[in-house]
Amino acid sequence: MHFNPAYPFELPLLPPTVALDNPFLLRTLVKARTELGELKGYSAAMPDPMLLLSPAIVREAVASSGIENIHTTVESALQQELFPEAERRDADKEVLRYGAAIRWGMDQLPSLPISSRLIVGIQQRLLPDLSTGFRSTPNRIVNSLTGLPVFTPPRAGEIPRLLNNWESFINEPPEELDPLICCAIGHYQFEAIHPFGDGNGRTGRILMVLQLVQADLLAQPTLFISGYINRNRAEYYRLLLAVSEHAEWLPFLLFMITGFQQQARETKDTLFAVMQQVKEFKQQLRTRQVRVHWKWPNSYSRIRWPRRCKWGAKRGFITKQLPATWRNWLPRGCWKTSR
Ligand SMILES: Nc1ncnc2c1ncn2[C@@H]1O[C@H](COP(=O)(O)OP(=O)(O)OP(=O)(O)O)[C@@H](O)[C@H]1O
Repeated sequence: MHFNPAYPFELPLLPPTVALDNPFLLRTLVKARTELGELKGYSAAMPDPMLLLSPAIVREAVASSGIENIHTTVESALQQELFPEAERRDADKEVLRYGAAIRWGMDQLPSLPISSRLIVGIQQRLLPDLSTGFRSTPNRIVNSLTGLPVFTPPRAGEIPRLLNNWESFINEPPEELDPLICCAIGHYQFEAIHPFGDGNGRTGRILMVLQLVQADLLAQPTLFISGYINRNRAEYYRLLLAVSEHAEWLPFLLFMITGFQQQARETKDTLFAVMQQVKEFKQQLRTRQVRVHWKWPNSYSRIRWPRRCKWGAKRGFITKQLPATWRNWLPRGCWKTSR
């Protein structure tokens, strides 16, 4: 099959033929499974597994949206979460939609397997103003510098057949394939099908994390995979293309599985650091004076306030104790000094 970047790609159906006995791939796979196992165990050992979900998802959302040139910071997105959607900055709106889409997908998983309905639902939540379901027109990935086509996804008429095949592969994978390999193969295939006019990258990254939850490799959708893709974007694009052009699966699989491993470790370290901070913060709240905006605990980390916590005289603020150093750490506008 001859690859031409300007013509709709004749995408082969799954599963692909991949040599799985590569020792380097097997070693990377073992490392990734170990890190993910530790992350899952660590999340399960947390007193409230939802406690850290909010910041972890916002962080993933900021990185994923950064790939699409939507730039904001974790701090800004968290602050903007306090405002109604209509009043949010555009970049923060996009990021918070990413968070909402991943949470929505997670809520659906017990009753809805990874399927066309789930994909469309996620994309609708990412792009509520643009979403019209699967594309009915051609799409093209172009080089942003030269304007030349890099890859032309399959014809729109092929999408239902290709997605049916993709769905069967994801939900009934061949027994000999490790779930992480399935997840990486599924990600390539989804991006190559490119079923939407826009938002294919973001939807695909959410699907990867949900797939790891569905395969029971993650307890919560906390893997920060967009951070890795963002850091290695050029390599990621090059390897996606190499699969289409030359069926070069091995480098792509190694790249993705290394990403799962690195990000599992990073997420675990971050969760640990945040848990430490929460512990110290709670301790400080018990002993010092400051008034914290009442919405802060919910949006930032879902901290449960100690029972003895007293509401301040002014409605909407909690009068409790907070050291000056914490003010640098908190988003601006989320705290007030006590009188
Ligand atoms: N050669 C390629 N073959 C298949 N998929 C590709 C190729 N190059 C890039 N992609 C995928 O296309 C995505 C971009 O598609 P699209 O613009 O629809 O998504 P997005 O969510 O709007 O953007 P982004 O992924 O940049 O945030 C990339 O993230 C990548 O996953």
